[in-house]
Amino acid sequence: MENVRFHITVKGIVVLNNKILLMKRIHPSSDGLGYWELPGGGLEYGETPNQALIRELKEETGLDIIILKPAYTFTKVREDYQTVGIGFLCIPKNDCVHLSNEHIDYLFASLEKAKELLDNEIFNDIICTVEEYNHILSNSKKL
Ligand SMILES: Nc1nc2c([nH]c(=O)n2[C@H]2C[C@H](O)[C@@H](COP(=O)(O)OP(=O)(O)OP(=O)(O)O)O2)c(=O)[nH]1
Repeated sequence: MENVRFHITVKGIVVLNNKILLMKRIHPSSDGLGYWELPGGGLEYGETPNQALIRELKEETGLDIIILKPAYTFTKVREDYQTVGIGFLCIPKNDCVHLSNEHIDYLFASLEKAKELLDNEIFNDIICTVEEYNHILSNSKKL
């Protein structure tokens, strides 16, 4: 496999008030994962994953974000290339979303709603991270 190509992509789990930012694609994913996805996109040459996430989130959602931590990885093997993805837990600095031409809608979704809208594969990737974050947040409010 000498000529195999890798596409590296970064995705943001943007959490605000116990809700997650979901974006509705203009066209469904070619892998059958449906319309709803997390914001993010591919690394440009020379970028770090964090820089790419900050840029992509600004381009796709208009939001400035604070990255809390890398949370999970995923991969997709295509015929002529392989996508490698990193999902990051983040918080937005504001809540005013501006759509780009890649999406037709967005939603800050509860976990219940996210389970309904996201493909199982993506939901299973994010659930532990979101629950852990919500747990830490509710405990810190009790202190
Ligand atoms: N398991 C998992 N898969 C994800 C997540 N986010 C996400 O986009 N995917 C899938 C959807 C796509 O099939 C693939 C990303 O593909 P890609 O970066 O090459 O580009 P794309 O979204 O334009 O792909 P495409 O579906 O339009 O072909 O990974 C995630 O958080 N977990």
